[in-house]
Order: sequence, then C-alpha cells, then structure tokens
Amino acid sequence: MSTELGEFVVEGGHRLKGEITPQGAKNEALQILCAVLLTEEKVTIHNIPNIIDVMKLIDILKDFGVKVKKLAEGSFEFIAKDVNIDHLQTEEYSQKASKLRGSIMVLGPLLARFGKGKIPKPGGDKIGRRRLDTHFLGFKTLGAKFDYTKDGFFKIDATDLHGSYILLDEPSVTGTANVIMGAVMAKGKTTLYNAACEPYIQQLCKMLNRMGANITGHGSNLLTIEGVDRLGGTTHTMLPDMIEIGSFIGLAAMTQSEITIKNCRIDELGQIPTVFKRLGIEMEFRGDDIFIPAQESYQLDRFIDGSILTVADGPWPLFTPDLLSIVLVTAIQAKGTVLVHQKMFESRLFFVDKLIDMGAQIILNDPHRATVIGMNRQSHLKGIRMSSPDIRAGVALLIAALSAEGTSVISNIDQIDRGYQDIEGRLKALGAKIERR
Ligand SMILES: CC(=O)N[C@H]1[C@@H](OP(=O)(O)OP(=O)(O)OC[C@H]2O[C@@H](n3ccc(=O)[nH]c3=O)[C@H](O)[C@@H]2O)O[C@H](CO)[C@@H](O)[C@@H]1O
Ligand SMILES: C=C(OP(=O)(O)O)C(=O)O
Repeated sequence: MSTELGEFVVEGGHRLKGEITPQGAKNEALQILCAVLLTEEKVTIHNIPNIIDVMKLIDILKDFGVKVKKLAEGSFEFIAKDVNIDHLQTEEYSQKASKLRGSIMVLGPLLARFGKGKIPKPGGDKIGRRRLDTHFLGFKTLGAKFDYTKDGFFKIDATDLHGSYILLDEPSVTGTANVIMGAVMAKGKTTLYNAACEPYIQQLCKMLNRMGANITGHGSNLLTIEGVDRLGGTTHTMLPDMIEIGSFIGLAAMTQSEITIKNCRIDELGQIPTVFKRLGIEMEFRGDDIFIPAQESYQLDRFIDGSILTVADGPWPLFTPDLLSIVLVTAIQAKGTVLVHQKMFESRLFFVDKLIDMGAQIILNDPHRATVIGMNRQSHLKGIRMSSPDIRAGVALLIAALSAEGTSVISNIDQIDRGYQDIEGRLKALGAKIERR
C-alpha cells in the first residue's frame, strides 16, 4: 500500500470480469481498534483492512504503548497493558490524531479506563461541517468535565463516571461508539436513546459484550448499558466493508461487467441491495456471493405513482450517505432520471462538476441535491484529468473513468487509499487498465 500522494492513470472502456472479495470494513475497524484500549488483556482482531486510516490508527495505539503483533495478513494481536496516558500531551499525538476521523474514538476508552482524554479537531473527509457536539454532550451526561481549549483541543476529565439517561441530539455513528465505550465501565446503568445502529455499532457492542460488558438493545436506537468493573480480552472478526460492496455493484453496472462479489454477509447489508436494484441493476444472490451480470441497459425505477425516484441518505437502517456518490455516478448510464439527495453532508456533491466535464447529464440543484438524467449509453463519458476530493467521490470518479472513452488521470488518490485496500491491484485482476504513478 502506498502512502504517497499519487495519481491513477485510467484507460477506460474495458469490460471487467471475475471475482472480487471485499476488504474488512473501514468504519468498523476504526471503532474496534479503539476498543482495545478498554482492557489490559489480549485482543485479537481479524480481517483488518490494510488502508491508510487504519494503519494510522494502529500507529497511534503503538505510540500509547499498546503492544501490537501482526499474526497474518489482516490479523493482529493487541495488548494495552501499559498505556502511557502522558502521550496525550505530546506534539506527536496531536499531529497524528488530527489526520483521521476515527482517532476521535480513543476518547471514550481513555475516559473509561484512565479518567481523561483530549484530542485536536480530527481529520477525515472535507465534506462540510462535521460537528462533534454529540460526543461531548454524551460524555458530560456521564459526569465528565468538558473543555474546548484555546489551543483547539477537546478535553474531557472525570474522576467518577456514572450511568445516566442520555438522549443523543443526533444518531452520530462515531459519537454513539464513543459514548458506549465511555459508559461500559461507568457505575450503574446508562440508557442511550437515539443511538446510531449501523452494523459498525452492532459489531462493537457484540465485541464489548464478549469482553464482559453488559449491553442490550444493539441493532435498535435504544441501548441499555449496565456498567461493569472491568473488561477482558477477546477475538473479533470485522464484517466485509459494505461500502466497498456497493462500490463494486455500481462499478459492474457502469462498465457493463460481469462481476461476482464474494462473501458479502448479505444479511448485514440493509437497504444497499434494494437501492441498487431500484437503479435497475440485476443481481443474483448465490449463497453469500452477489453475482452481477453484464448489463447493456438498466432502467431506473419510479415511485408507485409514477413520479421520479429519489435516493436519499439517513441514519441506519436508512441508506448510508457513504454510498450516495456511487449511486450518483452509477445513474449516469442508466435509463431514466433520479434525484440524489445527500441530507447529511453539505459539500459532498460538488464533485459532480467533474462528471459534467466528462459529459454526464447532471444538474446540481443545490449543495444537497443533484438530478441525474441517465444517458442509457447513447453517449459516453470522455476521459479527463481530475482530482479526488474525498474518499467516496474519489471512487465514484474512478468508476466514471473506467467506463469512459479515452484516458483519465485522477490525482490526490491518497483520498482513495484512505479507505480502499490496493484498489488498483484488485481491479486490475478483473481486467481494469489502471496505473499508479
Ligand atoms: C469514521 C466513520 O465512521 N465515519 C462515518 C461516520 O462519521 P461521523 O460519525 O463523523 O458522522 P456522524 O454520524 O456524526 O454524522 C455526520 C454528519 O451528518 C449529520 N447528521 C448525522 C445524523 C443525522 O441524523 N443527521 C445529520 O444531519 C451530522 O450533523 C454530521 O455533520 O458516520 C458518517 C454518517 O454515516 C459516515 O459518513 C462516515 O463515513
Ligand atoms: C466519510 C468517510 O470517512 P471519514 O469519516 O473517515 O472521513 C467515509 O468513509 O465515507
């Protein structure tokens, strides 16, 4: 895996064929890795994706003194016995923690185990405002003192965390994970309402319960957490990355390719297959694999009354915002019209300008909504030079480039490497013409 700011040179117009296996889930990995800080016992984790954000988080854990041992590709052992909490005060910590979004989730475990934590504004995609209020409102209700210091740090301190009723102001994914981890060893019972319930959170709760926590209600937006004195070690295996699975479905449709996506854990995909089926994409579930045939044409569905389809995001079990850029790019060669409504993030749709430059028929109605008028392959996208603004737009542009006539150059691809493991290697194995330089 390269960590350099590079570019992809993509020769479009080739059909792909073959099997691809999704990596372990990025957003689950970021939560699960932070949870190793909750115990001094050994935690073994399998199916960890080899991507920039995850490797950066493992590096931060090492800096705290966590012993990390690689057992095999994707499998690591962690022992957080001797954690150097003073590392929080170092410049190195503040530099590294500000480079990814997932670092925010060290706070809950550090608070639970050591009574304090601090973090600079975390990194992650620049896709509009990404407030953190939910995290700190939750910690405060558990009894922590919160301060946003002049030098830009979010700080929390607690001598005595106590269970409480917490009504989250929004079902934030990382916020819910953080508050759960803050509450597992608090005294008494915490009731967490309006909790996020993405599979990432469900996986975290299952892991914590295996470590000795007492959490019920996971899978719903009402969690009950009975505080326990200590947590022990466990073994955990990450689910396949559902965002990768959706990305591969869109890729197959746009490039008229026959692709089998292996071991998808279809039971955990929620609305994802349904939404892609509404775009007209045929797929067949073969055991736990998704087979997508090469399709000349795919017709966008309409609502029952004949009105134009809207695909919108929402907290789970609604459709994940992380796949809307993929839905949008996939609709470019569909037959029909769809309104893509990105409700959560304010700046995630601006990349459509690049698709318009390639020849796509898209109207950006406002920062949250774009109308895609499918071209039904009557005309083709043209390869251009472009830059990847964020992780999912980056992959959407890669899909557009693979379907286009001519050569495209996509720069700033560390945005893609942040979340997709060896993407060019895996797509080349399907016949894609991509070079990294
Ligand atoms: C590392 C990680 O796990 N990142 C994911 C996580 O980020 P993250 O946990 O940072 O995202 P949040 O769930 O906190 O919410 C993201 C944004 O959406 C807004 N919001 C949220 C909930 C809601 O009901 N209404 C609403 O408008 C928030 O104000 C915020 O601006 O969840 C996001 C939302 O699924 C995903 O895009 C990110 O990939
Ligand atoms: C927005 C995303 O990631 P992050 O929260 O890490 O920026 C994403 O995975 O689509």
